[in-house]
Amino acid sequence: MYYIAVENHFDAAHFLRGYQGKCENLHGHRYKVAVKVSSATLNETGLVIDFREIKDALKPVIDRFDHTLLNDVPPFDQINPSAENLARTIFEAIKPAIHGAVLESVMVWESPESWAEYKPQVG
Ligand SMILES: Nc1nc2c(c(=O)[nH]1)N=C([C@H](O)[C@H](O)COP(=O)(O)OP(=O)(O)OP(=O)(O)O)CN2
Ligand SMILES: [Zn+2]
Repeated sequence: MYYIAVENHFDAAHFLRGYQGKCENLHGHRYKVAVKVSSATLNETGLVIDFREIKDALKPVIDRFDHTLLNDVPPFDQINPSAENLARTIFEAIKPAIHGAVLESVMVWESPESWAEYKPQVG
């Protein structure tokens, strides 16, 4: 298998509803996002798919969240803007734009030490 990944980042504020502790208060992160794509074979150019295809899929999603209060931006007006929910939301948003390879997972870092990954269950 071949695996490729593209990273991007955005800055946003959030708070966790129902959280007992400091994260119930408004605060911000520089979120890092990584999108991982795989394929068993390479195309005629020797690529899984062009990094550009992943970058183009990810950019509009990042732009929707950049410099916002995430709690005001759907779906995070309804569900908590945790790293886990961000990873799943980004995965589902970019999936229709990834063709000819498998969208494996999306990872979201809230800080250099803390990250969540969403990968759909098989079966
Ligand atoms: N499983 C998760 N746990 C937590 C999340 C999350 O998205 N998924 N998010 C938070 C908060 O957003 C918080 O900003 C991060 O909390 P925490 O690591 O406790 O705080 P710091 O980054 O300031 O790290 P310190 O080690 O306290 O300096 C909480 N948990
Ligand atoms: Zn936080």
